[in-house]
Amino acid sequence: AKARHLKWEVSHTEGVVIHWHGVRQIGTPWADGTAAISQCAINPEETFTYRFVVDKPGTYFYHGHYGMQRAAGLYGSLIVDVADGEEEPFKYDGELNLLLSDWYHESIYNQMVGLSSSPMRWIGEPQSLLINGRGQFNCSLAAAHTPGTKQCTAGGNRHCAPVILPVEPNKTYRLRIASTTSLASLNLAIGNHKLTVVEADGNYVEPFVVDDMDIYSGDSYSVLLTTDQDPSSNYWVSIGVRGRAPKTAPALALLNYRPNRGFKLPAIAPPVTPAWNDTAHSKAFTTQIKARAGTPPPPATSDRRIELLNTQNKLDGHIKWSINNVSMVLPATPYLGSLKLGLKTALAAARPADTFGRAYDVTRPPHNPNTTTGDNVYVLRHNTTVDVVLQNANALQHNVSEVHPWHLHGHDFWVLGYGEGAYRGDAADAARLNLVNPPLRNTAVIFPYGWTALRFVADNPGVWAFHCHIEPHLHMGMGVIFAEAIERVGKVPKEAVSCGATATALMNGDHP
Ligand SMILES: O=C1O[C@H]([C@@H](O)CO)C(O)=C1O
Repeated sequence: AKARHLKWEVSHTEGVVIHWHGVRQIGTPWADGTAAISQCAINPEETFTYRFVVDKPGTYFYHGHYGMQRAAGLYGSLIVDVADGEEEPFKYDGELNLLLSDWYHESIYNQMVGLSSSPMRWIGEPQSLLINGRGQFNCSLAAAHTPGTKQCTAGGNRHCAPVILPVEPNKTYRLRIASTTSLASLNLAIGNHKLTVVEADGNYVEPFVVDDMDIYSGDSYSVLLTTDQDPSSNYWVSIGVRGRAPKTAPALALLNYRPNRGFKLPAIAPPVTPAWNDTAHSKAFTTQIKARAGTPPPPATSDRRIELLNTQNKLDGHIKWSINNVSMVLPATPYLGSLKLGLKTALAAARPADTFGRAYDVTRPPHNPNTTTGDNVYVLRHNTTVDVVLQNANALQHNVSEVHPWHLHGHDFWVLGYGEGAYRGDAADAARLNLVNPPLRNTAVIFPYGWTALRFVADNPGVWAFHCHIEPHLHMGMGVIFAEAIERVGKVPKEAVSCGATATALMNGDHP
């Protein structure tokens, strides 16, 4: 009862916005749902209507993009079906939907205070992983296979009850899988079953078969699964933590071969997630993803290359994440309105750098850990082709380099390639790029101490966030903004600009 009362209080003092993750918002940048970037927060008793075209079928999700509201549970699946008369390039008999997340017992308000404190108090690892909002805590559904754990009562206890995925034997199912975790990188496997990957982030990929797959926060996939195993048994679906030393037990769901009972516990043990630091396993999966034949290839050359060095740094004793040594802070007045109106207060005098010094040693903690803050706004010209190289590096602690999944708003990008160590931009690096069939995606990971190269065409006027999808890392400044062809943005709905300096402008008759 207390918790419910708290939520009620909060709802009267806090704004909200919803981001439609993976929907490009072509021509509707004000509907992208990013507070301080694309629109004013929707305050209590205000209404904002998100009206946009779902331009492409696929597996997406939606979530809050105000403070850390996503991590508080503000998310859901968003599935766009093919248009009438069109067909998917693969066949299946049924569809199952899995939205993966992680769960903390500490409220996001406490988490945010801790992250912004000096010394910084890190959020730690999640208490549970969730599949469609359900997970286990302090007990295991497969205790028989997990020494030292007590058995959750599968059917009786609501909090422990696994998701049941009903299937008929000898059919093919499309599993739609997306991850909206606050922190955890995940690996998913289904006992005895192979998975054929066919879609990533709303784009078809060349089908390939795996036993397990990595899923980073912000990723979405479709996989095909054929129910060709012993039909007298059910099977475990398991997700476990990758990339960070796990302190969170795997979450389990049940693949229920009908007509077995839904809660009939599988005879075989749940699949075991690869070792958290088996990066080679992750790279083997990720680099197998190629665009399906017929996907438009990238332009052969680019007009601009933006190199973004990812580092953990310090600011007056606070720990931050910085891009080219500048930690992003968001403005009081959202950019879309302030830039469209050309408000002098919208941007600082200096634009962020397109490169970091080649002398930077990515294998060691920053030589000078002191960082500054800034707007990190890159101004892009209409229809130019932009390359982004995301460079990973050592964090503050020796021998630590973390995984970061970067998500771009307003676009898909081609993932041209991955490399180890420092990007040099030389012939050897160029040789690592795939210009033939790179996958189109909206989220791409940087591996520890490595780099990832992306290409996109700036063909969607608007102001778009590009950031690490780990919620606390974004909060700590790990992002940049692309302000793209602002002069071509159409008339912004009043509700999106009725705050801050653009509200003052509106009252004076100046509508962005
Ligand atoms: O941003 C982070 O901070 C902690 C740690 O580096 C400092 O406590 C951690 O694991 C992060 O990912």
